[in-house]
Amino acid sequence: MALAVENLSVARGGLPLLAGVHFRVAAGQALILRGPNGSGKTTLLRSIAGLQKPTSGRVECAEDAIAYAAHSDGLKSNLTVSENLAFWADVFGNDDISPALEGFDLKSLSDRPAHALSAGQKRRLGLARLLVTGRPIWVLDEPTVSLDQTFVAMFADVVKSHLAGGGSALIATHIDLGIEAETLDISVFKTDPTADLGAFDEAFL
Ligand SMILES: Nc1ncnc2c1ncn2[C@@H]1O[C@H](COP(=O)(O)OP(=O)(O)OP(=O)(O)O)[C@@H](O)[C@H]1O
Repeated sequence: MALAVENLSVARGGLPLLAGVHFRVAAGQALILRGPNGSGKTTLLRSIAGLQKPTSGRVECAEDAIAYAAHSDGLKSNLTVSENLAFWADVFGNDDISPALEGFDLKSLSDRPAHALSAGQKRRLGLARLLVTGRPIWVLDEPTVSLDQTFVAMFADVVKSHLAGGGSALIATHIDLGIEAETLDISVFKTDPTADLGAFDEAFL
């Protein structure tokens, strides 16, 4: 099993959001996360990626196995497309950026500074970084925002090829990516907003 999430509870801004979250993602498989706006998908993904501490529970996977792509592209605006990819490749101990340039059709833009890219092009560059990480578990938060239909399909092909190579993916998305994958609606783990009332300190009244 590539990724196992067990009895995970997460909170944001001090408010409990989700409790008892559990699922498994095997090598070669993807899991699509759904849930209404504000339900906690980003918070859950950040906790799984190790960017914030869960309130309780466990995330099990190999060390340094996760590559996380957040809402924001996190690009270095004064570096070109190639330089951005080379920078990240170096961080992850790789030196070949060609698959990333090809996978997201960035070759013709390779010498353009990131600040001079359109929103969709920035997104493609942000996602292309996944291919230089060499990491097997992709945790992706709304990866297709700003992408047109052609590039949504291109992104789906990149994910399919990652899965075919034994990788895994956990993807929060509101759209149908056309990837063969199970879907999990995280609303089932929503914390009961009344659950903490029993612990309320009556001395405050
Ligand atoms: N920095 C923050 N501080 C406090 N609360 C936050 C913060 N960021 C988000 N929240 C709140 O946490 C809750 C969960 O937000 P989260 O971004 O995890 O939801 P989401 O399911 O990813 O939403 P969306 O589909 O809109 O992207 C929301 O009620 C949101 O308002």
